Amino acid sequence: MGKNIIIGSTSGSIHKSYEIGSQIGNGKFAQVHSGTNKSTGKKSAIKIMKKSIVEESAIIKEVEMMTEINHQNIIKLQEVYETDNEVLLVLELVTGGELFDKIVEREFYTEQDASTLICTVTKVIQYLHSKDIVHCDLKPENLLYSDNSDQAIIKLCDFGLSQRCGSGNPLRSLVGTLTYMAPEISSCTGYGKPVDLWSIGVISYILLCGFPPFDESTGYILEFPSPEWDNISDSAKSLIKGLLNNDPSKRFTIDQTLKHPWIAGTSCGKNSIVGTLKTLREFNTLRRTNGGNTTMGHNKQSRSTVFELFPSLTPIKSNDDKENLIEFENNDNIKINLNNENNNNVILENDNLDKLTTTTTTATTTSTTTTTTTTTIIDDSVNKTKIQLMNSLDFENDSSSSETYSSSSPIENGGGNDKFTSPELLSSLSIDLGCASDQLNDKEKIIEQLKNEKSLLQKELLEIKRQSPVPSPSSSFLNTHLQQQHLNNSNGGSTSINNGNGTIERQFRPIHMSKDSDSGSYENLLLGSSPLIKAHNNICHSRNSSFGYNSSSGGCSSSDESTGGSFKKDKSKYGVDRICLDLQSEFEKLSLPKETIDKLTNVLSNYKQKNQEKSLKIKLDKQKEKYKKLKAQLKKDKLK
Ligand SMILES: Nc1ncnc2c1ncn2[C@@H]1O[C@H](COP(=O)(O)OP(=O)(O)OP(=O)(O)O)[C@@H](O)[C@H]1O
Repeated sequence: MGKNIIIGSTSGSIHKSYEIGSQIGNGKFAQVHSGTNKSTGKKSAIKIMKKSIVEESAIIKEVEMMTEINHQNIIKLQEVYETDNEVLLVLELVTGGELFDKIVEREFYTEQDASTLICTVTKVIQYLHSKDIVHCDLKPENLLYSDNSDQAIIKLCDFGLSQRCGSGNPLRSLVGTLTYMAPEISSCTGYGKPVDLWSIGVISYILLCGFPPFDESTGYILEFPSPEWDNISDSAKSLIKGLLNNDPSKRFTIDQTLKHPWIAGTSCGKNSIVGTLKTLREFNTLRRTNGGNTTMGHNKQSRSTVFELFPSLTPIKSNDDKENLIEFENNDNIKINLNNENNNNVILENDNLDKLTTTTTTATTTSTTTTTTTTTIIDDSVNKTKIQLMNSLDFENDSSSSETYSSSSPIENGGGNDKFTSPELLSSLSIDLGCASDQLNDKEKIIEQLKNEKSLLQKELLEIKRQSPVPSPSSSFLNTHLQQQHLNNSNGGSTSINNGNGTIERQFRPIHMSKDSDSGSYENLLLGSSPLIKAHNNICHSRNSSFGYNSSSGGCSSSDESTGGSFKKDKSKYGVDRICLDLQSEFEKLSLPKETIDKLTNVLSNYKQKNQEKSLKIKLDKQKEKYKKLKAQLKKDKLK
């Protein structure tokens, strides 16, 4: 057996000491079985983690933190076993089941019950924060009841994604579970203890109405829809508003939360809220049937897509084929890789940032689409970023927009894949970044072709400009739209994060993505929310009914028709602009040097210009066609 990764762990098979029983839990990173100590007969839970799946550093971190923790409301770590392939944590066994499972069994339920629970959870988090540990994955699945008695207490488990926040540096790993994940995690601008308070806010919200606060129709806009919230006290709402504040520096702190009258139990509504139980049951069933929520964390897979991070970018399929990558590198150490097989992947790599890789796989069943995303920060201290973007060249080619094509251009309207082939972007990238690579033979040919095509187009362009002047593409177009996005975005502007140990500047660039049920592609709604709630999340509420879940589309349906309608118009009008706008805003989030941003902006505007030129060519072709017809008509008339 090789060297143990966990200091003090027992080497070799656990079977000598423990009888392993049935599986009692299953997470994204581990399986949990019951176990009985052969010599003492004591029962435990055995959490089995495969070294091939979970990052070693993450396992070490989890064990270290659990060893340090001693709290009655937190599952205790008893022993660690290790083999070449696995690490097995022997944990205190709890048998009362998960929080929501237990609650939905109740016949009577009041705000007071929810308040007592939230108070306990907040105190546990207070304890962890006092040790500079951020749990980062606070959710009902990780809140287990000790046993089935009336005196059962709640216990927090799963420190697999927990992180230390004592260094003064903001945390950056994209970890957590989407429904409960604070916006600052998904915006990748750095976060800290406030993320746990956000999760407490989400859990409180669900406990009071039975469904989660945010979905793709709401973005991160908090609402208390009728009728579910009609009987809930103002005090509860004020707590939730404080916890679900998008701005972490303004979000309630642990102390503020514990002092809040609703938590203190002095202002809770006393009425029964059994109606909530019914909704909660539905939510709970959906949660289970959909395989829970997407958890992101320390998975070992190295290549992936981050469409959550880059909402305009559509995942077609997970692609582990590195051979098809064409790689570019410029002086700023930015690498842009375009996958030329599917034309759907762009990898951005920059030496100035943390290394980040993610994995997305999309599995489509007849009724639902489930997206699993795993993100790994290989090492926070390694100053490298590797971000694989799904490029946005794959916008849907639905009938609504193709109608508009006829009046302008398929390219401008975000037409099908073949219109947005990577070579076009490739050429503009290579031209602008002065890229070089061993694998460029094919690419050079394409560029050569494109250059020829470009000069032809330029000639045609001049001709058509003479015939009917068309406004030339404005270099400030992107900025104009960016500004417009900021104006439209109620959360826009910059603010600061207080991570408990220092303050860092952040920019809110919330972008909202939804799953288009017709085309099966993701749309960036620019509605003012984070990218991250979307795509994966088949559980949501609408404003009219308790659930807006649409099982046939595998997504959430918004009751607000006007939103979708107006977006459709925007989409057809600003296809390419929107793509560029989104990419631009994602680039900016990466905190790259200004010159690099400028270069990327340049790349984008070239890309846009190219599309506009193509669109002009199409117009020209149409005019020629018209002219031909007129000429033919004229000839006919003359003959008559
Ligand atoms: N000590 C325990 N006693 C009983 N059941 C447990 C215990 N620990 C975990 N479980 C069950 O196993 C499930 C998975 O465990 P855990 O959350 O630790 O795994 P994970 O892979 O890290 O999960 P996730 O996907 O949420 O990150 C829990 O949701 C719970 O139902």
